[in-house]
Amino acid sequence: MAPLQDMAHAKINLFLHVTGRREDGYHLLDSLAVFAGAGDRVTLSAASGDEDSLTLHGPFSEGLEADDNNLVLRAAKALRHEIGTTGRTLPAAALRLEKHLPVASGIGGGSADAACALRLLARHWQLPDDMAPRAAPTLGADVPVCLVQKATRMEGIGDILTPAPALPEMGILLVNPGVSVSTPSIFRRLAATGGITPRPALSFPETGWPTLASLIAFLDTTENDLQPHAIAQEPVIATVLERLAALPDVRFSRMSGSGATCFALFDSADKAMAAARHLAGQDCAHGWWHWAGPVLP
Ligand SMILES: C[C@](O)(CO)[C@H](O)COP(=O)(O)OP(=O)(O)OC[C@H]1O[C@@H](n2ccc(N)nc2=O)[C@H](O)[C@@H]1O
Ligand SMILES: Nc1ncnc2c1ncn2[C@@H]1O[C@H](COP(=O)(O)OP(=O)(O)OP(=O)(O)O)[C@@H](O)[C@H]1O
Repeated sequence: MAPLQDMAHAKINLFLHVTGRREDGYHLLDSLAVFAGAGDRVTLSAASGDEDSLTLHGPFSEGLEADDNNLVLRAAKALRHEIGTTGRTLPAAALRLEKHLPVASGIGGGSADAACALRLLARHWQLPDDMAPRAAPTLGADVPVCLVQKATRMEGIGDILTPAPALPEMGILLVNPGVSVSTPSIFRRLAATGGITPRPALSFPETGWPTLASLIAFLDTTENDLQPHAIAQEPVIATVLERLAALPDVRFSRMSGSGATCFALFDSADKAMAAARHLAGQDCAHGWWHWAGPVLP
């Protein structure tokens, strides 16, 4: 069998409202998630042994372990478990993860890897369509949306997904200042300050956003509720946001997820790439990770 390959794309929360808190401590969200061309790459080859295995490669593989805690191997285990008794007898998979996205950075890298592994394993084992979506939420709140990997409204704790209305063509620049941020610590900070901002329910336009201006007018009515808490923990995020807002042709900027990656929107991928070159020439951006290109359709 020829190896199977797929991309685990970066997830960006264009806005993120925390609307409530469940008894188990998980927060209820309302968010518009989109995916950028940036991503990790996962490859699956048939293996002869009886254990699934993982090797790590790429610029952000250092600091990650290829052990049972890695979300790629956890995805394989969760999928076998979901399948039931026959899950244990399915042929072993040799998985290869090429890590290009910074770890613990608010763009769902680990979740995207897990979702990508689920998609590949479902193909490898020729599973029915419902099997990977059943395993996804057991691996993390962001894994279901990363399985879909298309612009989506996320509600519930990230488990209620609705396809987003049509989005305009746009370019995106992602910038991470090289600090990792733990998602639980940011939710804990939010909870400690009382957390929930009361707001009227948000309605998305049924016909979508025909232009970037109309999408930005909508985003201007929203926030990322985790952003102030992430800045309080890592003040450099505020510096990133200041730099993004000052870039040529920038139309909108904000932090994604629980941080520290921030994004800026542009009329086109070319303008995003030109702004990335401009930013890379600044002293403050030394050591910052960035990626610029298209938002996936
Ligand atoms: C912030 C987001 O990235 C927005 O898309 C996600 O909500 C986080 O998704 P994730 O990293 O896959 O999160 P998980 O690994 O499931 O959860 C990590 C921790 O974050 C907190 N958490 C996560 C999701 C959620 N809806 N409410 C929470 O309170 C919980 O303390 C949880 O223990
Ligand atoms: N394949 C993986 N890639 C990245 N992190 C992984 C992976 N497997 C396990 N982890 C662990 O998961 C944690 C979260 O990493 P991840 O990169 O998904 O965070 P994130 O970008 O903040 O995600 P989110 O936007 O979903 O909150 C890290 O602390 C890391 O040690």
